[in-house]
Amino acid sequence: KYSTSRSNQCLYFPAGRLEWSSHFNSCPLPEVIATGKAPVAWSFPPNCITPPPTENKTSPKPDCLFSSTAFRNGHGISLVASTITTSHLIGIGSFNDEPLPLAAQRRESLGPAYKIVPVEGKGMGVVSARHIKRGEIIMMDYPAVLIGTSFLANSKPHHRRRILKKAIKQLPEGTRKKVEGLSRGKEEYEVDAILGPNANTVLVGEEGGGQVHVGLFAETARINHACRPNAHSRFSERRLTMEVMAHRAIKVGEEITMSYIPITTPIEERKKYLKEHWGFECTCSLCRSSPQDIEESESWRRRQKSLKATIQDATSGEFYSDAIAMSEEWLQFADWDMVHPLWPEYHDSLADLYFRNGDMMNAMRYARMAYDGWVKFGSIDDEKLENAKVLVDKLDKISEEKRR
Ligand SMILES: C[S@@+](CC[C@H](N)C(=O)[O-])C[C@H]1O[C@@H](n2cnc3c(N)ncnc32)[C@H](O)[C@@H]1O
Repeated sequence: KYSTSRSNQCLYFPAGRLEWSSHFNSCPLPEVIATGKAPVAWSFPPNCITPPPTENKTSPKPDCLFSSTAFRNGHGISLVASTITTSHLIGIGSFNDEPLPLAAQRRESLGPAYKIVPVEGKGMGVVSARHIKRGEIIMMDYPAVLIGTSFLANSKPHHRRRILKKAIKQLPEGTRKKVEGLSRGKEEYEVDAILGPNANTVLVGEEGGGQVHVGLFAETARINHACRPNAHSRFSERRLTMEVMAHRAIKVGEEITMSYIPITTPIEERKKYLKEHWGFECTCSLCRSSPQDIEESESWRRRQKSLKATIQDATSGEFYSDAIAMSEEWLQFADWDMVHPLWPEYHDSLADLYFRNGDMMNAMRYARMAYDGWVKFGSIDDEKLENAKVLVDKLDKISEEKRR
């Protein structure tokens, strides 16, 4: 799929257990790993750690720290991941800087959509700096640090902390200061206290659609939780970008919030999770509202959850017309305040269901809606748009063949 030059072997030779190998030191700096697409310049020699051999004696894959201070116009990134994941990211062009799509350029020209300010009872938070339209992308953020969970699980605590401290230290000053200024958890060690309440999990890498990685996005990390949020985030592996988009129109000065847990989680479970995993009692507007409001929202969640599960069951059992009827109902009943503004995604799956059910006309109707939706959405990653185009073209071809 892509080629990574083997002439520069620095990437592939682990330095041993957190030791600098003479091999690395002999590498020219900055490290340039030539790929089929574009070079990535590492600003420091990679620092690798080889996990202990596994019981079945398979050779363990080293995890290395790679830092680039040039990434995204000086934002910088420190990646602590396997060499396989790193090569994969280089191969799919994740480190390349490409011009922003037109929709994003237009947004940028409107000026910043948000500012980070103190918010009562929550520390800092993000509020809108101008009127934000429904479905608008409010924030584009890049990982300051991206860490493979295999590294977190397999490295010894002091090795882990040493590498992570170094990962932060190797960031450009502006980003490093943002990271160091994030709110801290109660963890004993500084890196753990920074990562604890601020990191997100994202899927990165090959093998079955990606592996869980922990990403520290210094701006996104300022967004507080709400049980009835007005925004949602979405990560693009290809563009190594976190996009935050509005579920509904947001007034100037209104707080921008996201749900830290799946939206259909019942209230008691939500409270318990937020307390145990995040260490806070939620003070969002829904948690402070009347029992009647809370019950209304809970019944909405119950219905959403059961409808989604039934749609999944019907789809996997190939009862497509049932799945279609329920998906149509789900679309009617899902409101913009509560669901992700990702209508194109739902239109996409409806197009697929109609297609499987042999109803080409409705399949085309939804495929076009999905395509138009992705155009309007204006994500930095046009993968969804490309896929929607492929489906529209395929359906076009089928109906053309039928006409002949
Ligand atoms: C990802 S940070 C959000 C930004 C953080 N408020 C700050 O000052 O940087 C998560 C932390 O914010 C606070 N927080 C987020 N949402 C909250 C809420 N709904 N109610 C109370 N505290 C909240 C908690 O302390 C939580 O551990």
